[in-house]
Amino acid sequence: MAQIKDIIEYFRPYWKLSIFSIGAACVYELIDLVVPYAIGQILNILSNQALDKPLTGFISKFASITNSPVDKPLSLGILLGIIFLVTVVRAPTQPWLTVWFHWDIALKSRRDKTESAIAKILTLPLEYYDENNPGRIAGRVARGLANHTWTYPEIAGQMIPKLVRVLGIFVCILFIEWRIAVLYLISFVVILGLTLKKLRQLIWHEERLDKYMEDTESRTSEIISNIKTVKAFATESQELKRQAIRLKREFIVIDNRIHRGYTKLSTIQRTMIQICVFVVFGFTLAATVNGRISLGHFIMTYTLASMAYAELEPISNLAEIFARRISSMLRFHEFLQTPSGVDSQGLLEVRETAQKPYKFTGKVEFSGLSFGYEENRHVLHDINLLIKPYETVALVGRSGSGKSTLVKLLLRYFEPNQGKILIDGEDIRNLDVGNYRRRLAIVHQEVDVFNGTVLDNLRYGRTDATFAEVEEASRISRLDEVIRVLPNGYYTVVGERGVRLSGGQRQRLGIARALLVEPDVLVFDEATSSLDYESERAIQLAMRSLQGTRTTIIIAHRLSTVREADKIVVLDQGRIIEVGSHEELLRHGGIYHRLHALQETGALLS
Ligand SMILES: Nc1ncnc2c1ncn2[C@@H]1O[C@H](COP(=O)(O)OP(=O)(O)OP(=O)(O)O)[C@@H](O)[C@H]1O
Repeated sequence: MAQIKDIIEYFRPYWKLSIFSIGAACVYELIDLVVPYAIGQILNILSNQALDKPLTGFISKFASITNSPVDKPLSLGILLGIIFLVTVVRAPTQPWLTVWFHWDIALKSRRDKTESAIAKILTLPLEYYDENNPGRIAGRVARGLANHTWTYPEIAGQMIPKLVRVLGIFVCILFIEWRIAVLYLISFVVILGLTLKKLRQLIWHEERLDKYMEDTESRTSEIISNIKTVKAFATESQELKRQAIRLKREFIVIDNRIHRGYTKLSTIQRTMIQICVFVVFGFTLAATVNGRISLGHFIMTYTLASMAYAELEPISNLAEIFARRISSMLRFHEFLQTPSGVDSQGLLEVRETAQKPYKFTGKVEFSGLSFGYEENRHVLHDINLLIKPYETVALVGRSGSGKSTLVKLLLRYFEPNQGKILIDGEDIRNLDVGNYRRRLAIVHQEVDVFNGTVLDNLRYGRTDATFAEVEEASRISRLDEVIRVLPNGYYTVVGERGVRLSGGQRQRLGIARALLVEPDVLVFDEATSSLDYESERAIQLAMRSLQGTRTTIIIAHRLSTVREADKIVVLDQGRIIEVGSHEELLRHGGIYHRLHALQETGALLS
């Protein structure tokens, strides 16, 4: 659970700079108080009343140093000089010693924490992405970062210095008339206490609103990514209606609870402030009439008190803004505190500094392996399988039989509950995960294409691959046929803002990309989507030319691919039920035989 201290920690790397700039801002706020003091003293001079002792001492000292008489013009000149110093001279220095640093710290922290958020996104376990869609994650991160960035200058640059100024005013008034000071203090405590109490309630509503907003964003993001399905089912009006209900729910909280709450708070504050200003005025006037304080002190006390009460509204406004932002900031920290995946250690190390690359023959052994995504619900049971180096092994079985899960475990996205996976006789848990994964390559059903050229996409796993290597990989995967017809060949921009590649073309790109990293184990998750005959044939030919060059595991959905595999492993309900070559399994007359017969009649395998 994230706490306020996490928000403070966010800016911790710059604490020295922070103390300096907050200190400077406080000094400027206090210096400001000299003006009403000086004006009060000028009034005393003009009305022939006595000046304050410390000021009289200062004027005499100044007169003796400069050899001038202590008279009205000198005193007025000195006071004018003081006013000049604290107003005109300070003006050009203040922005550089305060505002500059407040924003500098906020922006530097934003840069650092954006990097932390990206690192977190890269190391979160896969299941996190099953539960949270990109819209929800992106919304949470963006709001969290923006709110931290705005909050720092407001709190460090305004709220804290303003509170110090209010305290400074209290001390000044205390020196003049303690009764007024006590009155002033009580009213401040009451108004601020009331504000904080009300804000606590409002924070609760803000938290609710934040969750509602995430839900709406999450659904919007789903609509965008599933737009084809939305259109195909013509559910636009249904989606709009659902989102409208969510927006209405948000609006009720923001308008009826939050907005109304802040307006009520502001009404109470303003009324109380004006009452306080009036009462202080009355008290100060009474003290002046009774001769307890001079005319200069009357003006000074009233001006200072008005200045202080004038600060109350901005202070509570800042507290209000902070309250509005706090829940999204805390949610950002909760995101950063989400435990990274079991496989995350060392993943972010720069390749150059990582250990020496591994090299395997490609012998893979699953030994007594059991696994479940949830406790007590195993989806793989006691898997024992040996894959020899350079062997091509096909995993077949009905949908949900555990084929993909077995591969996820091989890639160490998850840890088995029982048993182990060995590569060249070494338990994969003992290996550096990044280094290990670099020796494996997987071609997913849906090949991800990044915005960039075909060449950039091909070199994604190995940026230093030579052009000749790229061409060779493209030849094997039959991608070269695709590239020949693209407008700029390898330099054609594909992805988000480029040419759209078809499913089959993407698969070929995926195979070439995987081949370029020269993996010791290649995993191919065959596309279930119906590829056109030509693409399917091209991919099959590519697979055939790879046979015997490296260990290859194919999650097969079509038995045509499986036929040529050295070994076919049939999974059913998380158990291996048959292993053998195509002919052996057909002769065996088991489930594979049945699946084969089904496919021969045109039925789908999975
Ligand atoms: N992230 C997950 N969380 C919980 N259960 C999951 C998760 N992924 C898969 N499963 C479950 O694990 C079982 C095996 O799924 P798996 O994806 O490995 O099957 P598969 O044989 O690859 O299926 P398909 O051929 O349809 O891709 C299924 O019951 C599935 O519901």
